[in-house]
Amino acid sequence: QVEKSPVVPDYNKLQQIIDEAYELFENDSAGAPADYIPELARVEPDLFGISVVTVDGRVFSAGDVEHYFSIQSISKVFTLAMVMEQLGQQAILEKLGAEPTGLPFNSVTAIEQQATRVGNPLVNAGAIATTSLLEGKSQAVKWKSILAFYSACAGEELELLKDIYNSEAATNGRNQAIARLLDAYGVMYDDPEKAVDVYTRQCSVGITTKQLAAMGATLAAGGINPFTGVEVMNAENIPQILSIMLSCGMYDYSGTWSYLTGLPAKSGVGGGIVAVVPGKGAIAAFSPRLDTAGNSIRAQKAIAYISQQLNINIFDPQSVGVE
Ligand SMILES: NC(=O)CC[C@H](N)C(=O)O
Repeated sequence: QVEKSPVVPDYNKLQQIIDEAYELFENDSAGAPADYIPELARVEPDLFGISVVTVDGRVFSAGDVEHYFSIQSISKVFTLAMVMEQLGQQAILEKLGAEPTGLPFNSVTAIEQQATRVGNPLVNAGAIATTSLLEGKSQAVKWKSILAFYSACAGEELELLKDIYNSEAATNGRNQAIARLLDAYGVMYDDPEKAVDVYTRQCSVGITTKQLAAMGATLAAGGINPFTGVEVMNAENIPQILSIMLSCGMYDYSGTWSYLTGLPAKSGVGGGIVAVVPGKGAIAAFSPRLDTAGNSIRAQKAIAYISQQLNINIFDPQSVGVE
């Protein structure tokens, strides 16, 4: 049973810290939006939003929190949750692995080097393999179950951003090559083309920062969505999911991220990042300009600032209530 304590007891202070983070980084224009997916290069780069959702369903926000952006790689966490529920934790370790690659998210070199080939479920190879493992007799059935599960985690109906999907589907030769290479190594569990198509759809789901924070808060609350009260995933798998997020969720920057924040997080090239504070809530931020690893620069800075101000590093005994 997860104790439903808020992120901080003083909600005015929390809102103030979020506003400070927004103001501090509002004019930071470092980095550039992803351009290997043509539609992502067309997103308004100045958009910037921050939302916190607590496990008891309170919402705190600043900036462009109504804007729908593509979830991209953050989807990998939630498809992993589905497959872990279907196949169990041991199968995830054996078939997908839990080792950070130390290489870019779409690395082919990593496939050649890693014992499980796919490395972990949060890089492209591992995520496409994860999607290929998902139950469902057709692509349509798998996609429907993914959209329903993500929506249950957000507590609201989510939709595909069709322009993003079409743009990525027309340009994802690298992911198709990755899927075929995995197939050659015997670690692709569905037709590679179909698996990549379902994966591309899941990456193109549109979300707001509030919905993303709600998805994170569902992980923080033992699998119970803070708005609907629906138990959407098995609480027993959440420590394993968060552990993989901590070691692999920010690609080849995961070690530094963990050092700075002590929070499991996941980023996507759409510009979103969500960080989970177990038992308390989640912080989501969105800004399209990315660093060279593919992580949103302002989203990183905003979440790191908020986490440091709130003292919610999971490795700090005081942050978990030990005096
Ligand atoms: N890092 C990401 O967000 C990558 C997701 C993107 N859909 C891709 O496959 O390249």
